[in-house]
Amino acid sequence: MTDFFKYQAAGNDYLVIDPRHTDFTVSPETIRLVCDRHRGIGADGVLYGPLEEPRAGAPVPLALYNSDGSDCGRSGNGLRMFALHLAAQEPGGWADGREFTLRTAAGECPVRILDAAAGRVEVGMGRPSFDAADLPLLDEDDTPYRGRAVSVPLTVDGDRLIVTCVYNGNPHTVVLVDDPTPRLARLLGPKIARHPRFPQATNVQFARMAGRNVMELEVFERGAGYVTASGSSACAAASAARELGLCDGRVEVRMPGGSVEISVGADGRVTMTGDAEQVAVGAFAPALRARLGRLATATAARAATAGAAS
Ligand SMILES: N[C@@H](CCC[C@H](N)C(=O)O)C(=O)O
Repeated sequence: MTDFFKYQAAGNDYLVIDPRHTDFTVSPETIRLVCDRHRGIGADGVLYGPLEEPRAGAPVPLALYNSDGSDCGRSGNGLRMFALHLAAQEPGGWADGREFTLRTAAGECPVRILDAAAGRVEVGMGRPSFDAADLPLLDEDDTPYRGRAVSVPLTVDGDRLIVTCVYNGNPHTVVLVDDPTPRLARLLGPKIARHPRFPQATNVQFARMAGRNVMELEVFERGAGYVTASGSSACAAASAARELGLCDGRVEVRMPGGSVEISVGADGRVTMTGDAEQVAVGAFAPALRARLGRLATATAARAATAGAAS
């Protein structure tokens, strides 16, 4: 039995768990355990799918989870990994130029495998929204913030920051800073991510334009913490920079783990291009499988009790 396929993109790592190969049961507890870097396999999240047997021309559904077990609407890096996984599963192996559509809880994303050997994939990430209601973002008096959340003041620990919020399948909050560092992201990231003005939390990006079309980026993700790269974060930060007139339509986004190319069309539609690679294929050892089984049984019992009570 192959229980998992592990992929990474610029150091952002995901487990692909393909129900066609394993009897793994999804629950917040089992996701947390497999993502645990000490007790499990270790990853920033899980890509679970395909949820239906892929059919020619039909979008391929998958579910995404963060390492803390929460749902993740969309992952830019994860979609590139999942596209490579599907291509590698095809009889005959990888297929350059192959185009198909992935469907997540946040909608459909067209993907194109540009260079299978290099793991280079292009993903259509759609048109983001700057509407505060989509994040959602609250005003200082706890009522819904009205309108576009572009260059909004946000007070964190007594300091007034200016942030731009972007929803592209996930909520993102972009802060322009002079010096984005991992230290800053680890320190300020969690305070913004769980700020009371973001009732559903937010991913946080610290960005600096290093040139007209080059951005340096540090990311703190809700649900996964500090990461060395994030695809949807790179898209959100590039969209914010475009909106603020700080770049043209194509931006190289450099993160500590690696770079992605983002293009923002005249209509705001975003396309991301970057690499990903498979790093491991494996099976759960008996002890881990047994713990996962116990967690799955506890989840099923809880669901049955809740069902009986309702
Ligand atoms: N790593 C991802 C983004 C993950 C999304 C996030 N943690 C959320 O729940 O919003 C990427 O590469 O895009």
